[in-house]
Amino acid sequence: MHELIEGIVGQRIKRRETSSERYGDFLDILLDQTKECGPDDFDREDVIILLADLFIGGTDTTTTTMEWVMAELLHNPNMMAKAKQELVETIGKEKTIEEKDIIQLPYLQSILKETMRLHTTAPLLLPHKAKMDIEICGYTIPKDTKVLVNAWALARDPKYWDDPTEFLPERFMKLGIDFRGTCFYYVPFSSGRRICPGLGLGVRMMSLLLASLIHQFDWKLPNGMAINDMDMSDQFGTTLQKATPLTAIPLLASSS
Ligand code: HEM
Repeated sequence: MHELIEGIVGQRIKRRETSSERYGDFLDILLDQTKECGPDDFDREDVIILLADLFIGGTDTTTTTMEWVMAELLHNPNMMAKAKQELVETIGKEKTIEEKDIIQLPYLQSILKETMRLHTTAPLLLPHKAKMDIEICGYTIPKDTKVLVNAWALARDPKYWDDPTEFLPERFMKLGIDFRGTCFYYVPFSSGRRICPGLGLGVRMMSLLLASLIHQFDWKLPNGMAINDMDMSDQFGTTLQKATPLTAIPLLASSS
């Protein structure tokens, strides 16, 4: 990964040396910053590490979530049908979905939120370290302790959630909870100043992809598999993977 990104950054630096033309993309902005900040503060190696961080942080998380959301919709055909109906009623059948349409799709957004509750993508978020001795809720956390937040358990705590192990997107239609980590029992992107910096991009990207997959295609399970035969169990890790990868067949959505 490092080598691949190093190559791309190297090529761009060379190009910038021979031409004043700029793409104006994220890489150009970062390279402009290296000029402004100077090599002691932000240099080429920092750009490479930052880009690698974004790739690592942004790939497994989004693909795992997309796999879970599609698995849940195939497992619950009535919800798939309801999401499709919302799309057709709001956008129409022929139009291609755009990012600006997502805000008009509360049920689709609720499906994504519920997926990230029941299948918390990063179950223990990322490890943090206490910078000083601190007391939280009567517990002393000594300086340098590694702290893990069990976001998975919070998202299934029956104190906060009715039927916590059920996939019920409707609950989010009433709750008004968003992804920004202000509700401490729903923190799929973490919370506070170390909240995932890819939150906005990730949610927009996944919503658009999900809406397009539902709008453009009808989906079925392979080889006549019944929904009850789907393995919906998970496999613990930095991200919560589906134990059995999802296989699904897209068919061009019927025009009737
Ligand atoms: C389903 C999508 C995603 C989920 C669930 C997710 C979740 C998280 C979580 C829980 C953290 C740890 C925050 C903490 O330290 O407490 C994190 C950090 C991070 N995420 Fe995401 N993320 C997602 C998408 C993305 C995307 C699309 C990007 C970038 C393109 C990204 C980039 C990062 C980076 C760079 C960090 C480390 C930030 C730091 O060190 O402070 N993530 N993410």
